[in-house]
Amino acid sequence: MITIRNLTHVYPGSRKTAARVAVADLSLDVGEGEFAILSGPNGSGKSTLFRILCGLARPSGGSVRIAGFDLAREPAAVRGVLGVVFQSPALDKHLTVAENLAIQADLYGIGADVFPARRDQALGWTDLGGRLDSRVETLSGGLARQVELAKVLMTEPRVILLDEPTTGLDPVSRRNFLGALRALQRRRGLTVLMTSHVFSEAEEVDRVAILREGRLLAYDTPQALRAMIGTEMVVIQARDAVALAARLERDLDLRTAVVGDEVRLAETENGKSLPILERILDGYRSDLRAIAIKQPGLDDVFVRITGKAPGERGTE
Ligand SMILES: Nc1ncnc2c1ncn2[C@@H]1O[C@H](COP(=O)(O)OP(=O)(O)OP(=O)(O)O)[C@@H](O)[C@H]1O
Repeated sequence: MITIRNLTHVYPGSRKTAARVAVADLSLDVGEGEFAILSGPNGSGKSTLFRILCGLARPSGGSVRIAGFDLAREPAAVRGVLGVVFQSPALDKHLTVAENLAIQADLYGIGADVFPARRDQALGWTDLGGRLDSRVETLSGGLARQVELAKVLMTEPRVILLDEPTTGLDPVSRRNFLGALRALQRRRGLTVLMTSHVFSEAEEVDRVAILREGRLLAYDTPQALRAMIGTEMVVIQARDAVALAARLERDLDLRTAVVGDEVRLAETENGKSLPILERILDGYRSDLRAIAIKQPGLDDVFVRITGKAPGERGTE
């Protein structure tokens, strides 16, 4: 549904600055009805790629097809199937939810005869019931994001691009927004590509792209990405994590790290953690609150692949 081939974007330099390659020979496919996330350290090219996909920047080379239409040659056809949710709010906060949606209907030539049905469909998945006449400025951040997405849905797009849509939301609103978006995307068979630097968000999607310095370093399902590092670790919740870590290092010659009230042991190969867990249970049971073997999360994969923590600046 989204087909990117050998895409390159170079920001020209000036007398004082060198030219900068923001996207380098990048190819990527998002299949119809798939939900993909684009991640990477700061400066890895996510925003540049996003701007190209929504038609705001012309790439230096390569091609993009969306729903079969060529972005450079058939931009109007692409606009007809594409919905974009930008990071900065695109709502008039002094107007009500209903008024914002009515403006969108006007802009897109949605006639008065179909408007109520379109509006109800666009709002059906949201928690905005009863808030149609509320001014947007009186809504929580999470609800305002829902209006933003409802506005885009009014045009019945087949493909939706979202630029870090959960920025500024608290963890609960973040989870609610993404849960609702995921359910909506599945129900309506939408194709979604979203930028994000929050790895808990990537755990639930179909595919995760990891960029660094404009290059695509990995693009796969969350499960396959985790399997790439193929390791596991023992994580212990302890009454006194620091003391327990010291004893485990001294008695059992284990490498440990203390994170809050957790002792995390160094990663081992798959299957090697169980005997370690059994030894700790045998010798230290009274010191433990809980003990488990965990697969590293996507944030661990990201650090391994890019050498950066999520949100950290790449080399520029
Ligand atoms: N207008 C511009 N002129 C020159 N260089 C730019 C411009 N915009 C971005 N760049 C450079 O292009 C590279 C990619 O930047 P981009 O903003 O696309 O990355 P990003 O992954 O979106 O970063 P962030 O997460 O910080 O938004 C960086 O090296 C950046 O400095």
